[in-house]
Amino acid sequence: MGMKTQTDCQCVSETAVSKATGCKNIAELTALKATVEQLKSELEALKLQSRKDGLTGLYNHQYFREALHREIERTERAGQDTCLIMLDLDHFKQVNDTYGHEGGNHALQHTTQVLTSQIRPIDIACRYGGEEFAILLPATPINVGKQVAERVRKALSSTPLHYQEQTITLTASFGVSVYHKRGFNSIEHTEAMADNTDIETSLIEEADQQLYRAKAAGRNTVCTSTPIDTPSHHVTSDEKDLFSTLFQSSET
Ligand SMILES: Nc1nc2c(ncn2[C@@H]2O[C@H](COP(=O)(O)OP(=O)(O)OP(=O)(O)O)[C@@H](O)[C@H]2O)c(=O)[nH]1
Repeated sequence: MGMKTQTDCQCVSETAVSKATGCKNIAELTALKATVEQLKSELEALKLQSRKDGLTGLYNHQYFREALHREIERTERAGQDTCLIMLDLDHFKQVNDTYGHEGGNHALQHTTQVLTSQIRPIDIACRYGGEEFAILLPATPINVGKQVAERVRKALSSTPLHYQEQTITLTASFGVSVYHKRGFNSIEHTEAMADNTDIETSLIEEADQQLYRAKAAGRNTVCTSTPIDTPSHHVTSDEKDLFSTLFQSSET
């Protein structure tokens, strides 16, 4: 038996492919390939759509939880803090009551535009639910997270929405929390990262608590937490209160 030529090999592989796919010739095979590519890109589009909120185009709550899980893992791996900003529009019910549900929806879209104009491409902005938004800031210490929240707060309050010949001024209250590398040993790390739901929940709860403090302090305000306790430094509740007061920024 002589050596196989390139044409021989092509024929063999074409035969094998046609057996596997049922295609009779190259043209059919090419058409099948195009269909597969089309289906693949439709699947990708559907996947993306399933992660997005229909009204604002931001990532949805489900994607937010996935991203939070990933960013906590990244902090444990790379050692850089992850900040979480939660923000909630102030007196949004009044916006709906005054301008109708449609007006309220425009306000949510307007907030999205302002918010996304103030953050980096690597930051992850999500609609957490209703009129509450969450922004994940990878590789960001708490002081920078606070600055970003302040920037968004100022931009929102100084960029009114023009809707049906009316001018609507929107404000929001902000809570910021931070995840700091805890430095688990390898067994703890495997266990904690396999299911870090408790860590995620405490980070969200902390940002939410700060958000409620901001509401209680008069709204249109940013409140930040101190870094969540690390094994090397346990922050007492008195220290926490003191820091929280210092970090609280009021309306300017
Ligand atoms: N238009 C519109 N309204 C929504 C949507 N989701 C939630 N809401 C409304 O958001 C309003 C939230 O009202 P509340 O929870 O009382 O809060 P608030 O009026 O913003 O008051 P504070 O948060 O205390 O400042 C409710 O009237 C909801 O119906 C939405 O997708 N579109």
